[in-house]
Amino acid sequence: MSKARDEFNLEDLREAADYLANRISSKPKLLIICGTGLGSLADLVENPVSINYEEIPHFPVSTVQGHHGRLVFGTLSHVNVVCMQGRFHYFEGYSVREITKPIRIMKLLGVEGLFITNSAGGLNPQYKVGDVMILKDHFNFLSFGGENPLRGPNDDNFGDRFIPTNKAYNKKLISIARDIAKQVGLKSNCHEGVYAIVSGPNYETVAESRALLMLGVDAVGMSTVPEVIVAKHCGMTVFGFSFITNLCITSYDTDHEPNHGNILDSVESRSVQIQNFVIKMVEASKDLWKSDR
Ligand SMILES: O=P(O)(O)O[C@@H]1C[C@H](O)[C@@H](CO)O1
Ligand code: HPA
Repeated sequence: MSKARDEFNLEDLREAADYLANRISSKPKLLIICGTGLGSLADLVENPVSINYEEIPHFPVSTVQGHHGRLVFGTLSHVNVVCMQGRFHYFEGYSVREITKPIRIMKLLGVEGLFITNSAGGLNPQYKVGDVMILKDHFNFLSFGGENPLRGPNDDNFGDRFIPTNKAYNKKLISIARDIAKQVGLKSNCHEGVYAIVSGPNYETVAESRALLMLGVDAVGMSTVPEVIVAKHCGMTVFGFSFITNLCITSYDTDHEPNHGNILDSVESRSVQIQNFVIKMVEASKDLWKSDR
């Protein structure tokens, strides 16, 4: 009988990590997950080695338009990095455990830091399409329904059973990002806020958007939080940002409806600034990723 996709064990993860280790010359320290439309971040990688997800044992495959489905290993600002060009979402049918499998594989490969990006709908009335929101916190609506990637027997090889998440997003990196946003011309378009994950794939109703806003959510999307939880579980340092691709609809008096095509177009308009932002973030934080801890 074939295994369910989220039935995997440490040996499977090691097999994937060993496969990758044999295909690359230097192991990465920093994992960059490219959100929808942000895959061009991987074009920045120098001396790239690309490996399609299909080639990697036990690795899931991406099914969403705007997500390529490959790892790109190489250097950025002299730091050994790996970009995930394409991530996995709950709405694709993956469990949160399966979504976060790559994080554990990367941990076994020696990764210590995670830069995570996504596209999201803006709720905070001050946000505009094309803005960037640095994540200072998140709201895990999936885990309110019991869907947490750490559910089940704890794997002590990665981390403790009970972990704090009130400091999930590294404060030093947030402070660096504030300055870098100014340097790359994003000052008036850069915010710090709370990201919430919902399951998708439908965009929110008016009532849902209004409720999220009342709960203190600044931007809403369909990803990121499971990966961040598992990254924290296995001791990684995390920095994240959202690209605001659309504004959530909080009024019944509009004909406007969000759609995935517009979302991809809006990312395109800022791709150079976002690329500069990421390059400078890696450069400014490189001492964190150079050690052999
Ligand atoms: O991978 P991210 O979170 O950037 O993707 C979001 C969720 C959906 O794939 C898509 C919705 O338009 O953007
Ligand atoms: O408005 C949105 N809602 C949920 N997820 C999203 N991802 C991009 N935009 C949105």
